[in-house]
Amino acid sequence: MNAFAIQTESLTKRYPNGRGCSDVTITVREGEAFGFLGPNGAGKSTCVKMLVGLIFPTEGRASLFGQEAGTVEARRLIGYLPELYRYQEWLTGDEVVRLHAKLAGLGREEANRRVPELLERVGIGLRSRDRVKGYSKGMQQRLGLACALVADPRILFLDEPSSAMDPIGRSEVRQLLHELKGQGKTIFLNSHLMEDVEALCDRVALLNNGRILQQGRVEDVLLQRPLWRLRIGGYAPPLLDWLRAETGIAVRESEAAADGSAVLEAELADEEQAGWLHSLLIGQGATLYESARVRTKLEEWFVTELSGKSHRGEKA
Ligand SMILES: Nc1ncnc2c1ncn2[C@@H]1O[C@H](COP(=O)(O)OP(=O)(O)OP(=O)(O)O)[C@@H](O)[C@H]1O
Repeated sequence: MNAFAIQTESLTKRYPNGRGCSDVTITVREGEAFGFLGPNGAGKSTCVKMLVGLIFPTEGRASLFGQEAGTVEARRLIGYLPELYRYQEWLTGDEVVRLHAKLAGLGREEANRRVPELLERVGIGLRSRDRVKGYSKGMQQRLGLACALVADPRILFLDEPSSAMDPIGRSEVRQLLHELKGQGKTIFLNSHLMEDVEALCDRVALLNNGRILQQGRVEDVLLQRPLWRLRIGGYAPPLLDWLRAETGIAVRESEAAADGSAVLEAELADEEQAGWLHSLLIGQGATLYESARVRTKLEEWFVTELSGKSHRGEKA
């Protein structure tokens, strides 16, 4: 089957209050980790709920490996950790995961093997016989991860999977997600933790006011700013004035040391222009130690893309 793991076409949900999301078109390939980003109220959870079949689109369509989202066939392919999880307080952690195993159609033998293994893997093995009532929020989120993974799904939808966890828990979840990706799982991740998204995801989409503002490969997004950093020797400030006058390129001194070494930052259109700048510098007697395009942080990209734009999180 060469269908995309996830495919949506103009996916739209309009709640009676007029909010929701509009015209969301994305594709996610099998084995990819896709970061679905946006400020509070952007429409991320609404889209995920349509993909997992909890709510239905007003317009547009979504499919998982070619199966229409919401159908039994599509649901069989997925594991889902919702943003607002709540498990039966009167059951033990072990019983909750077994219940999910049963609902997913796992046999007793398979559940006997898989459930304890998973509870251990998400870090609540020692507390698995305790009732959920006594679990902290972080432990309940770990339990939710075990439930999402119990049927060994091909696609994982994770809505803020470590939002309730302490830094140790977050790092454990990060490691778990990397392992799952290594096993070929497709991961659809809603998260406000940009560092985690940057480390895990192949591609991202940025949603605002229910619409996709931008999407693309993380690498491309991080290299969007046309900024280059050059470390050179044999530098003196008049060189900068000469460069500006000669080329019209916006270039500035970022660091300069008494030994004549310096770091310059230049806004360049492309690699060709970088090559030209290198040769000019060398022609002026400078030594070029290093030159590289500046990689933005995903968080910086997120903030820059949304700056000056209104978003629903600003309103009550
Ligand atoms: N059941 C609902 N009925 C009416 N409006 C809703 C409903 N669920 C969400 N909304 C509204 O739809 C918009 C999108 O909400 P959604 O929960 O999808 O955003 P989100 O991007 O997941 O936000 P967050 O990052 O805060 O979780 C918001 O304006 C929200 O208030």
